[in-house]
Amino acid sequence: MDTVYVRDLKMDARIGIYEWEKRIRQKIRVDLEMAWDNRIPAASDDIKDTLNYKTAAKRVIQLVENSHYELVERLAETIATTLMDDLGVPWIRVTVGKPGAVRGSSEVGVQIERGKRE
Ligand SMILES: Nc1nc2c(c(=O)[nH]1)N=C([C@H](O)[C@@H](O)CO)CN2
Repeated sequence: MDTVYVRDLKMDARIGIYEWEKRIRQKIRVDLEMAWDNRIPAASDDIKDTLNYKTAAKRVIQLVENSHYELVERLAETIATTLMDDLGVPWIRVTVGKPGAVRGSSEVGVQIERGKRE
């Protein structure tokens, strides 16, 4: 299976386990890798046959803008479930990173894979 990807999607999120984190927005970074058969849109040259990476990115931005998450795990899971359900993605790898959350590290976070990559 081919992939469609979104790299380094940067947003300001309300995320974290501490009280002070619930009152502010912090930088997060999201990478998406999504399985898709790209031979079909390649043959038709039609956006309707694609997994539209702009649609996927906008959906992630909506999920981040509208909620508070305690854990990066919860946000990553929500992104995976939503994109699989809404866009018919059969397999997804989601990375959610919090740059600057841990002193001395450039970024901390999680990476998950859900679904089947045929
Ligand atoms: N595995 C995780 N560890 C931690 C998380 C998390 O979401 N997943 N969150 C925090 C705090 O919110 C931290 O980012 C504040 O500096 C700590 N560990």
